[in-house]
Amino acid sequence: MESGPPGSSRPTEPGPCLSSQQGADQAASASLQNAAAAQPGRHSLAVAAVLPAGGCGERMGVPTPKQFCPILERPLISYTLQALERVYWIKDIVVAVTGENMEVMKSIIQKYQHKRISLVEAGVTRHRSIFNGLKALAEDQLNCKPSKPEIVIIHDAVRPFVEEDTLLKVVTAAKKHGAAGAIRPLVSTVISPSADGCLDHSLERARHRASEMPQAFLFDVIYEAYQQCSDYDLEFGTECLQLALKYCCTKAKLVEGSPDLWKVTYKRDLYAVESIIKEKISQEICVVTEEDNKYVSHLLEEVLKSELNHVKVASEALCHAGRDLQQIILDQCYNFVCVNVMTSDFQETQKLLSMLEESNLSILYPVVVVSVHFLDFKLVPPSEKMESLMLIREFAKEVKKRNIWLCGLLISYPQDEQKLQESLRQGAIIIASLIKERNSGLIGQLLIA
Ligand SMILES: Nc1ccn([C@@H]2O[C@H](COP(=O)(O)OP(=O)(O)OP(=O)(O)O)[C@@H](O)[C@H]2O)c(=O)n1
Ligand SMILES: O=C(CO)[C@H](O)[C@H](O)COP(=O)(O)O
Repeated sequence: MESGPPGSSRPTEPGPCLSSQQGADQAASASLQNAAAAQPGRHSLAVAAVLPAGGCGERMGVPTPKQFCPILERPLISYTLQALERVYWIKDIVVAVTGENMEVMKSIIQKYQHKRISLVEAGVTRHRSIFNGLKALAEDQLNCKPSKPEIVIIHDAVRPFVEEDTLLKVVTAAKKHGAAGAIRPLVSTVISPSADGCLDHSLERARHRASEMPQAFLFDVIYEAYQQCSDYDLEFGTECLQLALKYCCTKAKLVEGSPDLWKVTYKRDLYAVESIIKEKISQEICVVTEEDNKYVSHLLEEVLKSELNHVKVASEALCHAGRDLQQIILDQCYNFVCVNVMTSDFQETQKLLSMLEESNLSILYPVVVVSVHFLDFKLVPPSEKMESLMLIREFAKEVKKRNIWLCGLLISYPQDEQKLQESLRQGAIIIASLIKERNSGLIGQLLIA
């Protein structure tokens, strides 16, 4: 078994489980640990996860296996790993990948600083890949992690939005029943065709469910089932819960899962994943400025609030070497607007960029920074300031290497109150679309409101 590199410094609680979710997740984890601790002689439940990631994604119809397809420039599998590794009570995560993709996988683990990951070689079918992962856990080699757990979670590498709450539910149910899996209501009715391509019979939709992932098992149950099962099962089977039933007489408990658990299968699913992630990281904007510019910054903040319903807009001063700003960065705000008034230089924006670069915020998601410059276009035509403003391209190129996406925005700052409101609104619309769309083609561009 090959081990991924040890993790180093990175955001403590990586998203998309953002702040609001963290409290709920911690409470859920605490209840699992309490449940485990309540048992005589036990202090915590040993839980590991196996992630089959050895498929070629035929139905996706692109040359790259879907688990390695980029979403906001990061491979899909990294989001799934992130979702599992933020659950502190999952001690080991075993990923099954093909020999061909082993190096790719290692570089993903290193680049995104994933932790507690071990790699095994995938098999030619999903069941064989899972079995390889289980064997690695069963080996229980002395002084060598991972070790045999009491409970094992099985989760597809291409289901990135699994929440701790669901993992907790399947693990708790598996502890009690031996096996458990997430289910969803069927979207379409399942019918059975006959050999001539005509309808043979149709199943009553309300009586059936779609089997999703994650699933969890007492390790000994599922390992025994895989050891007992036939080559036919390993070749053509698609349901782990069925193996536990057939070979260990273990009836799985079925747990209602969330709609986000679907398996990324077709190309359109990648677009859906991208939209969900973009929405999750666009929920907060921090407006930063010098103390002297607080008035203008406040005006922009108010307009942004009315343009972007449901988005939290906070404002922070840059000059106090930003203790509060540091906190906002730690709390994983991925969107910053730096307000500059009557200046075309980037001193303040550079201060902000340095703070962001020093943090590890942008490892997992692109951080959008909009350098806003309020200029009175009558007093100072933008063309006069173009030379200094064009420096944005150089700065943007530099910070793009750290996954910080910088754009410039000129907002007209007329004396007339009504005209000012109009240009603020135009500016807010542009900022909103830069943040929501996260279009990498606009990096280093100078926009005018
Ligand atoms: N030999 C295989 C086949 C599949 N999988 C994994 O099992 C999960 C679910 O399978 P599926 O959606 O069928 O993935 P693919 O086999 O890649 O897709 P397709 O069936 O369209 O080829 C995926 O994470 C996939 O990488 C695996 O580990 N080993
Ligand atoms: O949802 C599942 C229930 O176990 C599996 O992910 C699914 O059945 C795997 O099958 P395939 O790899 O052929 O799509």
